[in-house]
Amino acid sequence: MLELTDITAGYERGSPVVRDVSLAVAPGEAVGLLGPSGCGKSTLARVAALLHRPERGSVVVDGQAAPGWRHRAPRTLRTAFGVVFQQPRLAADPRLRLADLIAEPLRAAGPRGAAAERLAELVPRVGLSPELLGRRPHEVSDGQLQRACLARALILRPRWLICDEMTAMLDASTTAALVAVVEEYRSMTGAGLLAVGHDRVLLERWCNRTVRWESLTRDAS
Ligand SMILES: Nc1ncnc2c1ncn2[C@@H]1O[C@H](COP(=O)(O)OP(=O)(O)OP(=O)(O)O)[C@@H](O)[C@H]1O
Repeated sequence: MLELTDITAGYERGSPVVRDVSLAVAPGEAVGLLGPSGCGKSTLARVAALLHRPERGSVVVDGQAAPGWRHRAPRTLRTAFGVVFQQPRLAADPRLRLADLIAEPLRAAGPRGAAAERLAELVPRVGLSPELLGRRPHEVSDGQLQRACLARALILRPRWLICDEMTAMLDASTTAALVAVVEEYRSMTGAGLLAVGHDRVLLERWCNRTVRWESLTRDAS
């Protein structure tokens, strides 16, 4: 279970953008989080993935309360998450070739020597052709780079996927392809998903359950 309870978070102390929000995702469940631009969805998604420390509230991952965020989170908890962001160019080191970009989490956390094997498995699954692996981000399209970012998110076989507007910049066919990759991975592994977005039709098709931002605050209940 991924449980966020009474999360208050922001960027300036005392002026939070997320106030008292609670949300839970069960293992294997896909939850869509819908809300208007700027309401705080990405901030909450980053808190959930242990990338942003909230001012208040708790995140419990498979029964373990997160004792810290970012580098203060234990590696075993950090690597339970695969995260894909909206803008692949902001999320990718421009110096890395796609092969190294995808394998980046393995260098930091994974078993040595596993990179080649995992790459060979993931690259066709996300629909990248092998000749793209030697290119750098500026030499590929947004859709190709987002496919690489999705492969990077899956390479440590996370139990939880956080997709923050993963397809917002992509055309309909690339969107469908990336959603299919996530769903194939989830059906193979039982991973849970929090998919953030403002495309109601997409999220309702994709997810088991879609929640509206306004329904999450304590005041709403
Ligand atoms: N790094 C940051 N520093 C300061 N303020 C930020 C930062 N990131 C986001 N904000 C502010 O926090 C609020 C919530 O932003 P957030 O990105 O979480 O919203 P969102 O619901 O994901 O929006 P969108 O759908 O447009 O991506 C906004 O007012 C935004 O300007």
